[in-house]
Amino acid sequence: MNDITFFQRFESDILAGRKTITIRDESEAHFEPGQILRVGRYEDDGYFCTIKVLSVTPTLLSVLTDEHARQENMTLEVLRDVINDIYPGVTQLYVIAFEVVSA
Ligand SMILES: CC(=O)Nc1cc[nH]c(=O)n1
Repeated sequence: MNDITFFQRFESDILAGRKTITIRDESEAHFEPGQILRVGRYEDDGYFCTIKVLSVTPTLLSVLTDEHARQENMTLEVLRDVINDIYPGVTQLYVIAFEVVSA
């Protein structure tokens, strides 16, 4: 059983350390620093790594920065589009910083 899922298209960036944050809505704001999470693919729930949560920080769609985009390995414009696609109409978001501990 996995604790969190990512779209399959993000798997290689996560495993390579190019994606070090994930931006989620309220439903996934309960994670806490230090937690160890099994990570699966959203599409098939197949396990692909284990991460350690480093921080969980509330933020707003309107204040996402180039630094958030860099940590997601995408441009800020693409990041805003991705978040709008996944969470249409949602403005309150949470930045979960993580590191891969095993794969
Ligand atoms: C499955 C899913 O919601 N995945 C997400 C959502 C937001 N950011 C992200 O990296 N992955």
